[in-house]
This record gives sequence, C-alpha cells and structure tokens, in this order.
Amino acid sequence: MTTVAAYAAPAAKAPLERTTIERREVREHDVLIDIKFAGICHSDIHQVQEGWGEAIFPMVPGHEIAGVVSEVGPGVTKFAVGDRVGVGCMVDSCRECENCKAGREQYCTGGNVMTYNGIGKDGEPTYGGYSEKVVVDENFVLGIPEGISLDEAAPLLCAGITTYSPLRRWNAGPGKKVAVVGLGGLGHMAVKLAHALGAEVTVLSQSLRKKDDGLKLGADHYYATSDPATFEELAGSFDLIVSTVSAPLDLGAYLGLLKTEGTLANVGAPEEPVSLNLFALLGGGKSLSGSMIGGIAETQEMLDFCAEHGIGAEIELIAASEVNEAYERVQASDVRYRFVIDTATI
Ligand SMILES: NC(=O)c1ccc[n+]([C@@H]2O[C@H](COP(=O)([O-])OP(=O)(O)OC[C@H]3O[C@@H](n4cnc5c(N)ncnc54)[C@H](O)[C@@H]3O)[C@@H](O)[C@H]2O)c1
Ligand SMILES: [Zn+2]
Repeated sequence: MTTVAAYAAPAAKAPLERTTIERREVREHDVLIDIKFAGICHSDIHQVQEGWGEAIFPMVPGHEIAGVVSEVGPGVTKFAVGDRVGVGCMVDSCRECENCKAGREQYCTGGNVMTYNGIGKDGEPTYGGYSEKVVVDENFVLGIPEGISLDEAAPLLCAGITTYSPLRRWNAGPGKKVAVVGLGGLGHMAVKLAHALGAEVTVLSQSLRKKDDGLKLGADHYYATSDPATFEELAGSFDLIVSTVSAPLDLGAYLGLLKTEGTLANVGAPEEPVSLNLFALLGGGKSLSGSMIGGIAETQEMLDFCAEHGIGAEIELIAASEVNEAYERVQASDVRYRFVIDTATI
C-alpha cells in the first residue's frame, strides 16, 4: 500500500478537506499514475451531497483524471513509464457480459466499478482523482494524444465522452441541426464536438449572458430559454437535441423543438424525477433517449478525434484548497466552463 494525499468529503454534504488515502500495490496488469489534473464534474457534487442516493464516505471525488504513468505491472502491454494518460468514470467491469464484450462497459450488467463512490473487485472502496496518485488496470486507462495539454484533456474523460457518444449515436454531422441545452461543462464540450462533426449548432441557454462565448466555441445560433418566444420561433427545428441540464427540465417544451422523428438525447442527471405528457412524443414520432458516458474504446476514439481537431476543454485551473468554493460556483452556474484542480497543490 502507498499513502497519498487527497481531498475528501468526510460525510454527506460536508466540505471537502485534505486527508490521506491508501492506494494498492501495482499488480500484474496495473498502471500507477501520477495525477497532474482532475476536473470537477457536476456529478461529483450530486454524489457528495447524496443527491442520487446513499453514497460511500469518506469520498474522494474525481473522474476526469489526467496524469503520467510512473510504474507499470509486469503484465502491462498498453502503457509504459512516462506515457500521458487519462482515467474516466470507470476503473473496471465484469468483462464478460454482452455489453462489456461489445465495448459498452458503461452498461456492464455484471457490475462495473466506478472510479469513486464504488467498491472495487478487492472489496475496498474506490477513491477518485482529487489525489496525487491512482492505481488502475491498464484496460481502463486511456492514452492522451500529444497535442492536447493534460489540463485541458482532463475534462474530456467525462464531459467529452458523455457528449461525444450521443452525438455519434444520433449521427450529428453535416446537414444536421443540433441543439445543446445548458452551457456548462458538458454543454460546452457538446458545442465544440458537434461543430467539429460538421453539424449546425444552436445553444439553448437560460439567458444570453454567455452568448459571445457560445459563438466562439462553435455555435451558429444562441437562444435564451427564459424567453417564451424562443419556443415558438424554433418549433420543429432540430434533428437532435442534447440536454446537459443538471436540474429537472420541461422535456415536453424541448420535444416541441424537434423535427418529425427527431431525438432528444438526455445526459443530465437531475436529482428529482421529471414528468412528461407522452403526447409530446406521439405527434411527430419523436424519441427520448438517455446516454451514460461511453465505452473505453469509444473514449479513446473521442480523445483521438479531439487531438485531430485541436479540441480541449475551456478550463479554470484552481488549487485544491479552492474546491469547496468551486462547488458553490458550479451550482450557481458560474463556471467557464470546467474547474480543473492542479493536483500539485493537494
Ligand atoms: N450521462 C452521463 O454520463 C453524465 C456524465 C457527466 C455528467 N452528467 C450530469 O450532467 C449534468 C451536467 O453536468 P455538468 O458537469 O455539465 O454541469 P454544469 O453545472 O457544468 O452544467 C449544467 C448547465 O445546465 C445549466 N442549467 C441549469 N438549469 C437549466 C435550465 N433550466 N435550462 C437551461 N440550462 C440550465 C446550468 O446553468 C449549467 O450551465 C449533471 O446532472 C451531471 O451529473 C451526466
Ligand atoms: Zn462526470
């Protein structure tokens, strides 16, 4: 075991504080990673607050991890010491179910292991990226291509893949009109990725406050959802809407913005249920779909796509001691567009 410094929430809703945790010895197929940067995802906040249900404490959040390999187990073939690598939301899966075999480890039915707030195959709780080092099986480690700086790469491991996956699944590309609801961590990645895929991109944000940013990120149009005229003007406009909103949303109103047989792909994970009049789906044969992160191979594909298109996250780098303040700012929609912890400050 190796003792490493980390930032943890000691109990539900408690502020995070500096502590130490144990990392396992490097096993046959393990990679030891010196973590350089860790992104702050809104999911970290939902889980620290037990907004999704009972959680495991102390909790070291962080599933947007970028760092450098400092040791490899004897059986490791994919990585070498010095490689620039990332870890996302999963650190293991059953590897045997239909979904694992198809590269959809995020939908593993045999029980996958989340990067934190999970229980590893060794029966020990998992601890995430707000820490100095992590030990991960090589099959759940991603290569970060040259050309993306590690700090701007970290958020790709969750915000990047979570938006890339539904954009690809629903064929965002030339000739397609794609709307992105919510311009936060996930939303700003959705805009960059949909633009790079060749789609015509519209941001649907609560206000026009971030309009200039949205257009610079690659959006072609920008509308305020607080203005009822938006829903009249844009009725029947989009092939695909990706909702990244962290709070309950009036899905019926957004379904009205889809073309016939269009799809609303939701990736937001609000703590409260939403209700929907199903007639919003019937008229126009519309689809409501969900999506959770992406598989390991698809995550590597996304990182390579980002490198090819010069895409990284827009980040605000913070010291670990600023994490509680950053949580408050994320909840107040005051982030442009992802907080990333410099783990050298832990
Ligand atoms: N499906 C997945 O695999 C997955 C992965 C990561 C995060 N998430 C979830 O996605 C959500 C977003 O995560 P994030 O890290 O981007 O959060 P974030 O706080 O950075 O962004 C959320 C955005 O939604 C905006 N918003 C809130 N209410 C709105 C409304 N009514 N209309 C329009 N915009 C509104 C906020 O202003 C903010 O810009 C969270 O619930 C998170 O847990 C899901
Ligand atoms: Zn996340």
